[in-house]
Amino acid sequence: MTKILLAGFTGSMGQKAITMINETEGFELSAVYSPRANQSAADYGLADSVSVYNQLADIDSDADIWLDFTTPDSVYENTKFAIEHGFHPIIGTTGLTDDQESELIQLSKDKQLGGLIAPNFGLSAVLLMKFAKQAAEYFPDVEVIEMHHEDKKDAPSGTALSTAKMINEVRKPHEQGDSKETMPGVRGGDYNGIRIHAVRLPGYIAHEQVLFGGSGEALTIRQDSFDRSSFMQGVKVAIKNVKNLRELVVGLENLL
Ligand SMILES: NC(=O)c1ccc[n+]([C@@H]2O[C@H](COP(=O)([O-])OP(=O)(O)OC[C@H]3O[C@@H](n4cnc5c(N)ncnc54)[C@H](O)[C@@H]3O)[C@@H](O)[C@H]2O)c1
Ligand SMILES: O=C(O)C1=N[C@H](C(=O)O)CCC1
Repeated sequence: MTKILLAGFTGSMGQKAITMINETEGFELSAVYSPRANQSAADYGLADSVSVYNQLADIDSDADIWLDFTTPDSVYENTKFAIEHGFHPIIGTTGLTDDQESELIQLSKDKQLGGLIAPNFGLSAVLLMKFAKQAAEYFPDVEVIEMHHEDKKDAPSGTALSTAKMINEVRKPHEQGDSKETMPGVRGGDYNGIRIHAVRLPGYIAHEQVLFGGSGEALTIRQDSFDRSSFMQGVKVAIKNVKNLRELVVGLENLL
């Protein structure tokens, strides 16, 4: 039995994760954490055996896995706590800085503890990033548009940033248009010359387009998560395989 502690259990992703865990043979939800939790397990519709925590310092759990869908503000502290206390971290929360990520990876190596940071657990998004990296070798002129629900706290999305980083690994640096902005920010964010545009609208869940332009032709790669259930197959794969790793890795593709 794989025991799971779920951080951010009352949120949109937390609620989907609870359903997935309860429906998966061999998985057990053994603890939940949110600083806002102030009720008993039964009040949240959880089994009495589930421990409810609202302070990191109080967490005393025999869970194997720390599954995190919280907030960009809390993800660093949570992940550090998880590694220091021997939980295999599976981090879906976005917003870690490069420095924070490097520090956490080093900590996991010191402890020889496997874990995963996945900016996107959806297969369509993982494939989009892979295909975009492939295409960027041939089409260095590229822009990324990400579209998310209006409650999303961070911009750009973790997926868009990851896409830009992967493209940057292979793209030949060059000038790409030199429009003067007559309205600040109108050309979007800039990751090493790769423009990222973030759209926030009700009705949307999580979507991304990568647009490549060439001489007389264009290529658009697009993925859509229409429902948060799209992320759960990836979370399942991560829970089943993370124990085989000996350090924190970034990207679900490392476990597929
Ligand atoms: N990797 C992926 O595939 C994927 C998919 C969807 C969302 N996300 C990311 O997951 C995160 C959560 O998304 P959501 O839509 O569920 O958000 P949400 O706002 O619905 O839920 C956030 C949860 O975190 C809790 N929380 C707040 N502060 C906390 C803290 N200090 N410690 C622990 N918990 C805290 C809240 O009470 C809430 O339960 C976001 O960063 C989002 O970008 C990732
Ligand atoms: O709903 C969100 O928030 C999502 N965040 C991730 C990101 O920032 O890339 C993945 C998709 C959903």
